[in-house]
Amino acid sequence: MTSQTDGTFDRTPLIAGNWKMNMDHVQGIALLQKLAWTLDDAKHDYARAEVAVFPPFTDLRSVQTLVDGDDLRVVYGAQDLSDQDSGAYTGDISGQFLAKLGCTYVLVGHSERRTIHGETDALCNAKIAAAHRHGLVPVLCVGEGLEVRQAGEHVAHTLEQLRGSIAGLDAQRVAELVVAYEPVWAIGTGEVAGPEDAQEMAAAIRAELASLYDDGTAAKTRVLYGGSVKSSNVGQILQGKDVDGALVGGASLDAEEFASIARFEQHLVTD
Ligand SMILES: O=C(CO)COP(=O)(O)O
Repeated sequence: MTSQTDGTFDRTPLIAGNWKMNMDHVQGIALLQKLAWTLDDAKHDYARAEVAVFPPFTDLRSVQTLVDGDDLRVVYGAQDLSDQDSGAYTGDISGQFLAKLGCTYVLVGHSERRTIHGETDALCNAKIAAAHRHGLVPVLCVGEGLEVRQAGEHVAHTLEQLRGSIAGLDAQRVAELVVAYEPVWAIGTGEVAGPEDAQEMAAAIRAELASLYDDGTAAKTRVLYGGSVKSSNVGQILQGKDVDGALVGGASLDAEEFASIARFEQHLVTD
């Protein structure tokens, strides 16, 4: 759902919490339980906004047990996966293991993977293929750094990352793909790209997909915005008609705040 100014959506919004390297499995379970209770108390309608968390790998088995045991509606995914399926890849995690742990989604190419670990578009492309081999839906992260933004090349840069990462994907895969636009300069800094910036890039991503595939395919792909999203700004950000949700870092570590973001409809400013 695209959020639109009348509060209706074409695509089901996705509110995703990336815990990054925070929360051991004991802390993670407490956070998820509190999140689920808070959403239950608010009678959250998951058909109107899907809620997902991305805990560290070491939390996933506990998350699976809690979600299955308590029949939670929150879905979950991993923060990364290997482009390989098995073998001598010390420290890497196969998509096969993630599927076995009940993951729905997997992040691919988060800016922290790209900058700290030097991940390239070609590697992201291989990771997306690995996710698909194991029935996981990739959440492909793209976005520019400050210098690129200041040079006014943010759209070209981000679309190049997009094209490189999805090369060879068929239309059905693109339709189910989630793309998260995260300008690096807005991550963890308190700097938020304006709602117009988020909409500008989401529309550019959708137009690029429409040129590579067709309008019907591009109309299905969900495009999220990430970077210092909070309950106080989510309403404005999701106002953009091509913005279909948020990828939230720091604010997803507080159950009440993240639940409030997931219930973004109460923050929408409708015409
Ligand atoms: O990187 C992010 C989510 O993946 C954004 O992080 P913050 O919300 O902490 O800025």
